[in-house]
Amino acid sequence: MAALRRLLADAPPGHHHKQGGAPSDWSAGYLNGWLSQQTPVFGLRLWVLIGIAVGAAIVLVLLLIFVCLSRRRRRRDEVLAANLYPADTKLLKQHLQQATPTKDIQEIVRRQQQQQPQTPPQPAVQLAKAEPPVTPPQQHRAQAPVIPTPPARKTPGSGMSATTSGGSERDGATPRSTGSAAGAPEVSHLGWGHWFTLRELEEATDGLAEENVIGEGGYGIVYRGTLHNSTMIAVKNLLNNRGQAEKEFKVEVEAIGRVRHKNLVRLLGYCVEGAYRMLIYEYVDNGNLDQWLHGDVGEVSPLTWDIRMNIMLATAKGLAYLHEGLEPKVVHRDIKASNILLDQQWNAKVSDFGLAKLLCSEKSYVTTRVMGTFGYVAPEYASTGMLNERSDVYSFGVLIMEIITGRSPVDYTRPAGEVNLVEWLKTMVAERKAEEVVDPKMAEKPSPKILKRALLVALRCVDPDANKRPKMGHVIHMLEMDDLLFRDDKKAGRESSDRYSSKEDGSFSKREHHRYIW
Ligand SMILES: Nc1ncnc2c1ncn2[C@@H]1O[C@H](COP(=O)(O)OP(=O)(O)OP(=O)(O)O)[C@@H](O)[C@H]1O
Repeated sequence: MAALRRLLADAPPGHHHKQGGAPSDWSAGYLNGWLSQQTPVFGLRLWVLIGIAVGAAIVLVLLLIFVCLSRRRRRRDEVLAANLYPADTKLLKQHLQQATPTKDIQEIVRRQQQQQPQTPPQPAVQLAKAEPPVTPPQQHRAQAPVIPTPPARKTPGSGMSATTSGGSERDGATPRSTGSAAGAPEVSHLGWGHWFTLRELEEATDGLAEENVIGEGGYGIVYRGTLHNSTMIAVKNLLNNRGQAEKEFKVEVEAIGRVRHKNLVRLLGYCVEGAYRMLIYEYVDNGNLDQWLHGDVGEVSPLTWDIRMNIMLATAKGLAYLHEGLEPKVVHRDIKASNILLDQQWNAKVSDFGLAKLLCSEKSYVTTRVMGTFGYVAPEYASTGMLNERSDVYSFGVLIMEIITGRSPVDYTRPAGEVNLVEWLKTMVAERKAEEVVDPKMAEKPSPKILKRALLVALRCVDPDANKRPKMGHVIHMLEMDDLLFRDDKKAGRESSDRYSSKEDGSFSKREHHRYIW
């Protein structure tokens, strides 16, 4: 700047008042000469210096704008989190304040944004009992995965197979072999299930074709497929496997694969090839509970009380098995309606168990899965991240409420006092309006007594004090009693006449109010 000032001072005084001739030519020539003169700054010409100064000023202004914008965005995210779920705020804040916010955290916020009224969940499918409601939910579709050319052959000892086409499910009893005679396919086996090759799965799903997409969740895209032996399968192509080591992946998958229960979706096998990590499940052919509760089913839901009770019981049994029938026990972490799959006979099976552990083995890895799903997460888990099977019981309580009412756990399209299902239901029960909470799409309502008992189970499950929540075994017992009552009622033919009689009005005793509502 000092050099500039000196140059300006050096300008000849007469140039402002040049008379006669062509003054503009003269000034242009003069300006040219003046700008072209050398400065003491590295011998640069004056116009170069001015250019650099202007450029630097522009960069500075842009930088300031960028800083302002990112501050505003961070602030907005925090406000959003606070509005959506106060209990999650602390956790979210920590994440948002990390120096390099990860994609997962952006995903959490994106998901929570999706819960807002501006983007109400679309009915996933047109439902008809005969036809599986399997159209992929459009709002969840992300980029289709790029299918890399399968590696021609695996390196010996890498544990990967490179079979020729047409391989079918293999017997899982034999130990894995990694070597093979020339020309023969390498075959790998595990004790519990099957190792599928990428080629097998591509054939089963027509090359992971778009029309075979059943749906998409936080873990990846799910495809319907048919094996050579006509077995229907569901193939979950895991996204973000985070470069999880092959061995670690297998150990975890094996653990999940050994779990067998009629109310848990069976894991048939997996595929590990190159960057691919896929899980192959039994195909459950009638969509998921979320679709049947919140999809477009018309005026009357096909889900009768009987069916709903069975779904509650089946889910409870699947969960009880994970919690109480296995050593070490498995905490599902993401019990919700879309993880309850249904078959044509309305048998319910819990899916996605164990996946949280499988995909979140790095401690620092925070996903929607660790967070659970908005609306279903137990308060203590949301606020401290501490997790045990009681958090599943809480989510199960929310699920029962959803099944009884047909309402989503969080629904921003509803009036203020009804947005949060748990809070609304507590209020309704406290105001002795329990019978008004039943899903209006249920043609035949349960009797007040039966309804009251089911609600009691739900309320006990969502007890803010985790230690007071019942164990799943106990929940089964309570639900079975309820189911028995319902069947007795039906037999006696009383259910239609005295459904909402004054004596059995679904109200709670004072003690129950105190215990479960407040
Ligand atoms: N074994 C299966 N048989 C039939 N359909 C399945 C099977 N597994 C998953 N699906 C369907 O695929 C869809 C996506 O499932 P996925 O479990 O990946 O996601 P989600 O449960 O919808 O969401 P999230 O990622 O939060 O768990 C669901 O709509 C589910 O109905």
